[in-house]
Amino acid sequence: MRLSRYFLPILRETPKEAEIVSHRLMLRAGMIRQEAAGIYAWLPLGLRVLNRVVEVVRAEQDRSGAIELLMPTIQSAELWRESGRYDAYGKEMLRIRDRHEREMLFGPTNEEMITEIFRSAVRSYKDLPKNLYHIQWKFRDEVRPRFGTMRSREFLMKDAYSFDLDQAGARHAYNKMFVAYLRTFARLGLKAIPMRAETGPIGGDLSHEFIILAQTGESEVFCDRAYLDVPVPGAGTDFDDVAGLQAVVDQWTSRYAATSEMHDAAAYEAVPEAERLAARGIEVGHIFYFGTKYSEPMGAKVTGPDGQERPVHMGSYGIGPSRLVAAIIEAGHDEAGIVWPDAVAPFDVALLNLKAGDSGTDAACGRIQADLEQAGLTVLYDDRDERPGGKFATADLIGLPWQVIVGPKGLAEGKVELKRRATGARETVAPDALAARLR
Ligand SMILES: Nc1ncnc2c1ncn2[C@@H]1O[C@H](COS(=O)(=O)NC(=O)[C@@H](N)CS)[C@@H](O)[C@H]1O
Repeated sequence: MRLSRYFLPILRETPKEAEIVSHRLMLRAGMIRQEAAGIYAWLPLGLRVLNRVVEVVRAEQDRSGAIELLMPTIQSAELWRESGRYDAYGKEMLRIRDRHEREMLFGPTNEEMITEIFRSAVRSYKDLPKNLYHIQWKFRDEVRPRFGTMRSREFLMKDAYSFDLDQAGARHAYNKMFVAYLRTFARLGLKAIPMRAETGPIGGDLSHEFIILAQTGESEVFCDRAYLDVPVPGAGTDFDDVAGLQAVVDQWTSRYAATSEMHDAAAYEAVPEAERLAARGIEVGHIFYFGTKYSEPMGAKVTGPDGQERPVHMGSYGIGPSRLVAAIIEAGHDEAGIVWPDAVAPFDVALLNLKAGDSGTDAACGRIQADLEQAGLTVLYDDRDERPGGKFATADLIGLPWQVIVGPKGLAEGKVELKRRATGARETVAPDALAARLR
């Protein structure tokens, strides 16, 4: 992509309304633009990151055996009356009337709707277990949206819902999502710690939040420092191994870790002082087991092996991809701007032409862009008529993992400069050796 043809509205100044670094950098790097309180447009550079985060989330949901569908954003009120949550949900619910005066709503979550879809199709325990998920925009009329896409009113959520014959089955479904979450956040370059959590409006009696440690996190957390070194389950994890997954979950829940709402000071004191970690964190995922809370009132039941009908046991599992983009910046930035993990960077390479208009340099950049794209890399080619300092600043701000710096002097020696954004490490490379070096 040539920057001269792209749409990247970089801001020169730091917007005063942005209180945390990720909000400031997402605005300055031309990734998002606020259209209303807590409601954002995802501009091209930000959308590329959001889509790459979604791809990792989707891959790990699929690996665990979850099946993707897509439910609408607009839901009917009567569906929520069946579960009794319509009135209970409160002011966060955006309630709408359609042209026929029917009561509708912009979905804040989908437990009722997925239960309706399930009960319309499944009658027998032979069709269990199931985990159905979607990645869809939600609306929650937060009284005080802030911190950009970290706490917005319209936001993207992956929400998965599991259906099992009994609690034991539901526990395994919970464990599969628990392990899928550990893998997901690790692939996004984040260290997420599962913490016992409250169940709130979703309900149930078993819940974990996945928290990444960050100075600007809204959550206050307390945990055993040992969690920072526990290995994340590998790509070969057997998601059908009930005992194996339970062992992984036990390993990740055997030590102390809790958000302030669930904090047990006495238990925390029992952790050796040197091992205690009190920090602020960002909730990037939240999983719940809530049994028959929705299946009972909504009549989602199956005939068991004994021929008896019974309501299915359910759980729901959420991740916030639009919050994750901000959280990844909180976890990876420096004074020059964003530092993207390779897995979610909007482009792999920033190609900087230090003398745009010079035929030799232009030709060399054209060849380098073609070589790198041929090798499967994505390139943002800064071909603008702009001084080198401005190009370096833009490349550092938008945080692409690699910068390839091309100037007439270097070319005369058959070299270009390669800079690794995260470390600042520089090396000189022959242009035709770049693809092999970066692949
Ligand atoms: N206002 C918000 N802005 C951005 N992300 C949010 C917001 N509210 C929630 N999220 C993200 O969505 C995830 C799941 O939200 S939740 O309320 O905890 N869980 C649910 O809604 C359940 N239905 C899970 S399927 C959170 O962990 C967080 O990452």
